[in-house]
Amino acid sequence: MGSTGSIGRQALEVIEACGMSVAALTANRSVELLERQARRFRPELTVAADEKAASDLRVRLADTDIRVASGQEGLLEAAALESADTVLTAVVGVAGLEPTLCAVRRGKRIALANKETMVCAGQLVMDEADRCGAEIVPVDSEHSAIFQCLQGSGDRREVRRLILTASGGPFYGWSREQLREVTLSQALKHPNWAMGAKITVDSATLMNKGLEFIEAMRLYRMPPEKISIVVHRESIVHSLVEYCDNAVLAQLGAADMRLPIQYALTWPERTIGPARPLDLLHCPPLTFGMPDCEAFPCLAIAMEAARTGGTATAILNGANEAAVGLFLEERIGFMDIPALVERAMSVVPVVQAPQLEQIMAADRAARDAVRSTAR
Ligand SMILES: NC(=O)C1=CN([C@@H]2O[C@H](COP(=O)(O)OP(=O)(O)OC[C@H]3O[C@@H](n4cnc5c(N)ncnc54)[C@H](OP(=O)(O)O)[C@@H]3O)[C@@H](O)[C@H]2O)C=CC1
Ligand SMILES: CC(=O)[C@@H](O)[C@H](O)COP(=O)(O)O
Ligand SMILES: [Mn+2]
Repeated sequence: MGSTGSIGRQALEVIEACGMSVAALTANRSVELLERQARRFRPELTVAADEKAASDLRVRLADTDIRVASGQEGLLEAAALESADTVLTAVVGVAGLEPTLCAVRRGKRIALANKETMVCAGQLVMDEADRCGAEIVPVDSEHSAIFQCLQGSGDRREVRRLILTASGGPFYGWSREQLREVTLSQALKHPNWAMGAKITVDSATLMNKGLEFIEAMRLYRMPPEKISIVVHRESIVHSLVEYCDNAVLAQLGAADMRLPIQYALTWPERTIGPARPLDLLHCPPLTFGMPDCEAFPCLAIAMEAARTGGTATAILNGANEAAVGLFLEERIGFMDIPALVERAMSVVPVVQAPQLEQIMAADRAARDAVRSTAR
């Protein structure tokens, strides 16, 4: 799901290289690429969430036997498809939540890239996964690294701490004053990774690390005090696990998402695939430092939402999606993102132990709060 995006396109490279087959492909509006992917991978179903795009796709694929569906209904149909054993969720944003939950309820393996799902509804998704026997295998590079470092450890009490690495983004070392002048094109230049626009901006504000902090809490059922963040500019050590005997295990690799994507699809096995190898003799020195929460307030705001729990993390995420959307349209400045998120957090009430409807309501209220403040 999200086959036309950065993760989706790389997933199809992995799928082709590993000789796997595709049951369904979904996108929002990118019908030209979706048509090309459908002709190459021959899924039984393609979905364009956007209705007009789906009408166009129906015409484009009229000479094939590939079914075309649309809207939220189509996404849910793809997520539940009988012939699929695994659903790779690479839709961006909270739009991925309901399809992910639907696949979880069908007991599928979820190769989870869509971190916003875990941020908004991680508790609910994990509980449903336990109930329905669904495996959730992370694709996000840090969480995949932790997942790999946890292999062979059956008892979570052995783990003292998860250590998430952060690149620091394009503005590492900048002051708040300098950050006020950041332009969209500067924010879209990640130092190490080529990714979709939304996550690239999140990396620049450090909100990405805040979302990943919450994602790690939910995926590994860890309290916030057992998760640390270190800045690692080189993005070679993808994250680490510290055990109670002081052993620290890390996963290293090139900055290439095809490896975590592949591992989520093949786990517990490893196979030869298209990811670039890591050449230790040509690596830069590996450095580690502290994140600057004063200059990058998004990280502290996200960690506060993590500690509050309930719908606080859905409010955080909804406000951030709305604010990043406005920044991408060049309607607000870079430092308006944390300000708008913080304001939404202060005006939208938090509900504890929420159901899906309450999570979605919190998401809508947070977006409204951002739009009405930014107007
Ligand atoms: N890119 C990366 O390296 C990494 C990404 N992630 C996470 O993976 C997810 C995907 O990121 P990325 O691939 O960068 O994002 P992109 O923006 O590149 O791709 C997003 C995909 O989702 C589809 N989409 C967008 N909106 C909707 C919607 N409302 N309904 C259905 N489909 C929709 C897009 O379709 P269309 O093309 O038609 O717009 C596209 O296929 C995010 O949650 C991100 O945080 C995590 C780690 C690394
Ligand atoms: C590739 C990946 O997983 C991204 O989430 C990446 O980690 C972004 O890097 P930073 O947020 O550390 O800049
Ligand atoms: Mn990541």
